Amino acid sequence: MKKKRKESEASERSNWPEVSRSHYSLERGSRFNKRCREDGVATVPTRGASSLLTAARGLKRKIGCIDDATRMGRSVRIEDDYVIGGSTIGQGKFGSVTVCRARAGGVEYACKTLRKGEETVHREVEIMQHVSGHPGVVTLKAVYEDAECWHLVMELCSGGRLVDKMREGPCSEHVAAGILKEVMVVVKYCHDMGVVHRDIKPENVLITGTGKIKLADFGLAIRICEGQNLKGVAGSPAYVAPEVLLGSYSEKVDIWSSGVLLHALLVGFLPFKGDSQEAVFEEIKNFKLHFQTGVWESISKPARDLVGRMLTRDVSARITAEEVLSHPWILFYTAQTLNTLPVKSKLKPENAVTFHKFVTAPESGFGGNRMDNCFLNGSSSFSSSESCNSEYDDDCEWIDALTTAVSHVTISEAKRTKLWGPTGPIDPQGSSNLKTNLCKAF
Ligand SMILES: Nc1ncnc2c1ncn2[C@@H]1O[C@H](COP(=O)(O)OP(=O)(O)OP(=O)(O)O)[C@@H](O)[C@H]1O
Repeated sequence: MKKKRKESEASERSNWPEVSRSHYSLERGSRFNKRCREDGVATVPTRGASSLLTAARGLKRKIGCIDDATRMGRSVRIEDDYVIGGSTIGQGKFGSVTVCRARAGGVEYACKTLRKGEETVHREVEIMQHVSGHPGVVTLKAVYEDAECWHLVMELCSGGRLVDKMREGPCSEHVAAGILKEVMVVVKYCHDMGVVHRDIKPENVLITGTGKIKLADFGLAIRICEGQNLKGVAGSPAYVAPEVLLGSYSEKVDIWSSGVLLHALLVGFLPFKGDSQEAVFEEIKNFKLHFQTGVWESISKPARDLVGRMLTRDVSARITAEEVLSHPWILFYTAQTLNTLPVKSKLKPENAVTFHKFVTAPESGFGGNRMDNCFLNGSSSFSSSESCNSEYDDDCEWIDALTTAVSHVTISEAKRTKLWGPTGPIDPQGSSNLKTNLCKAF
């Protein structure tokens, strides 16, 4: 399916400047930048710019408009700047990723070498330049070209891939919330920048040497304007959103894929499976997920609620990245978020007090992975979703309760059924069928 990206951007590339094929000097760069500005080509919006880029600001930008430091061209060889040929750390469909070392300074980087002929590299580079700089995105350092290949020099994520950690089994809700939050912060940033990643999956979530999470592989990423419908099937089978299979979609596909990721983080297996790609697609389109029984009984209702809201087939009802970040389950487990996100509630004060007592007194029942023993009675005004309306009506009150509570309390560490840090499982109990169920990219 990745081959689709080749076709889908052929028309876009015809507008691209010839400059991308030859060495791009700084002088030409500034001339080119000027021309880009005169052409009305969009510049990078300031961090936090709200919502998707509008068409008026220009959708497509040309390589070289964004980052003069990123070289495209053949007059400077990668060997001049880097010692290449280090160990192979990844193998993708379009080439390999190896470790290289900067001749100046000796810092190690990841070098993704893409064979020519798969010209999607232009868009990958352009979008990486566009979103580089965010701490949750793998930074693109430089790009080189030789007769056979493109070489993308990126920051090295030496901690491996999230998918490899996930093979150890489901993680605690605390860890899952932390991971999802990190991913969603980047997804929100990409969406704010008018970029849809289209391939969110644990294989593309990398971990740095210090345990930070970085989103990688923008090979399928695409620009989007507000209100625009994207066409062209792209993604990885198990993670692809149903509307992609139906042929018209938006940035919300990243929320669905992240929901699949959250599902796997919490229970250790993917929600949609099958013996063939067609079978998986059939499940994605029609299979009704239930979160009440089996493995889900040990998962808190707030966590189930969030998965349900992310894996909602009705795109307009599916929550946004911003709403995921504001979800009480995320707020509860990621203390830092409390300082940055507004918390609204219509909860009665007495309920908040009750909850407060409960959270700060874990011995009264807040044990294991569960947060649902502390649900309160009372009215709720939380927005509707498939999951909340149909499955958790009785318990929607907890969301308001939790929302208010997290704004008041210092969160005590929940007891975990399993600890799972960035360097691997601390407590290797539990099993996973992820290994057999994870699908490869199309
Ligand atoms: N910056 C990096 N640091 C460390 N490892 C990396 C880095 N970038 C990529 N890798 C490794 O290389 C693998 C392939 O990279 P990437 O996903 O970008 O290539 P791809 O050809 O698009 O792959 P795929 O076919 O899986 O989509 C990753 O799964 C990861 O293991």
